[in-house]
Amino acid sequence: MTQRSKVAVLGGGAWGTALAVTSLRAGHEVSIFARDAETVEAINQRRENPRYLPGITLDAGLKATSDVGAALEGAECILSVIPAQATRGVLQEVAPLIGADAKLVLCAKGIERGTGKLLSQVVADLAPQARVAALSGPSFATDVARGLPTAVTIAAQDGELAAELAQLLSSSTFRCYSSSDLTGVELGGALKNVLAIAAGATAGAQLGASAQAAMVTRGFVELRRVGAAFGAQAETLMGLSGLGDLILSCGSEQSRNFAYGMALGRGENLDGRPLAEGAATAEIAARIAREKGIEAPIIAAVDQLLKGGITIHQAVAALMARPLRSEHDETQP
Ligand SMILES: NC(=O)c1ccc[n+]([C@@H]2O[C@H](COP(=O)([O-])OP(=O)(O)OC[C@H]3O[C@@H](n4cnc5c(N)ncnc54)[C@H](O)[C@@H]3O)[C@@H](O)[C@H]2O)c1
Ligand SMILES: O=P(O)(O)OC[C@H](O)CO
Repeated sequence: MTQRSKVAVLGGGAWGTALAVTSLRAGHEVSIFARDAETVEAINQRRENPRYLPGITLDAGLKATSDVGAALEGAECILSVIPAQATRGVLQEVAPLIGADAKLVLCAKGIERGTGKLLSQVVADLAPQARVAALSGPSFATDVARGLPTAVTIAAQDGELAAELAQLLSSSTFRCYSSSDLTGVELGGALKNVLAIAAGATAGAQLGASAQAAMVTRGFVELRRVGAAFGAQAETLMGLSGLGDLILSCGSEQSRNFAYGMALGRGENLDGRPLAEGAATAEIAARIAREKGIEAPIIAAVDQLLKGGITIHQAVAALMARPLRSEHDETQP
C-alpha cells in the first residue's frame, strides 16, 4: 500500500462519492466538498448519498463538508468531480486555495461549451500552479462504489506525476494505469459521451443491434480523427479511456448518456433527466470538427438531433446516403 495522504474531492455527486470511497479504500484520509447540506449530512451521519447513489452503504470514515476550504486544507491530491460545464465556476472560487504542489486530478468528461477548451486548459487559465492530471476510463460510479473491479487511466503531461497518482489511487478493485497523453485521455472521455448518445438513440428508435454496432464503430473512427487532429496518441484512444469507455457507455442503459440517447430515439421529453455530459459536449465537438475540416457526420448528427433539427430516422437516412468509400481510405486528418 502507498503512503497515507489527504485526498479532497470536489463534488458530492455519484462519481465524486464513488471516487471518495475508492480513495478511502486505497488507504487515504478523504474529505468531500458537496455544496448541498443534505448530501453532507447523509454522508456524515448515515453513510449514504441517497440522491446520487441510492441504495449503497458507504464505507465508514468518509467525511463530507460544504466548506470547500476545510475540504482542501492539507490535501496533497484534489479530485475535481464537478460536471464539465461547471468546472470553471468552481475552480474560479477554489484556485486561490490550491497550493503550488497540489496534484489536481480532473475526473469530469467533457469539453467546455463556450470556449472549446479541454478541462486541463481551463485549469491552465485559472490555477496554473496546479500539477494537473486527468482520470478516465470505463467506470460506472455505482460499480466502483460497490467495490466491483475496474481499470482506468490517469494521465498527466508529466509521466512521473501520472505514475505517482496511479500508485496513490489504486486499490485491489480500482486499477489505475498511467499515461503521459493528457489530451488523448481527456478527449476520449469527452467524445465517448457524444457517441453514447448516438448509440442510445439508435437503440431507442429500435433500429437493431447491427445498426448500433455500426454506429459505435464509425463513431470511433470520428473520435480517432478528432483525437489525431489534437495530437492524441492512437494507442491512448484504443485504450481504457477511449475504446474501453466507449464499449461501456455505448452498450449499457446504466450509462446516463446512452439512456439519454434512448429517450431521444424514442421521442421522449428530455427535461429533468440525470446529467448527460455528451448533450453539452455535442455542439462544441461538432463545431470543432467543422472548423478543423474533420469529417465527423455522427457527431454532427447528434448535435442536430439534440437541437431538434432532425429526427433519428432522418439522421440515419442521411448517414446511409453518404458517398460510398473504402473503409480505411482516411484522407481525413
Ligand atoms: N457517474 C458516473 O458513473 C461517472 C463515471 C465517470 C465519470 N463521470 C463524470 O464525472 C462528472 C460528474 O458526474 P457525476 O456522476 O458525479 O454527476 P452527478 O450529477 O451525480 O453529480 C454532480 C455533482 O456536482 C455538483 N455540482 C454541480 N455544479 C456544481 C457547482 N457549481 N458547484 C459545486 N458543486 C456542483 C452537484 O451538486 C453534484 O453533487 C461528469 O463529468 C461525468 O461524466 C461520471
Ligand atoms: O453514465 P455516463 O454515461 O455519464 O457514463 C459514466 C462513465 O463515464 C462511464 O465510464
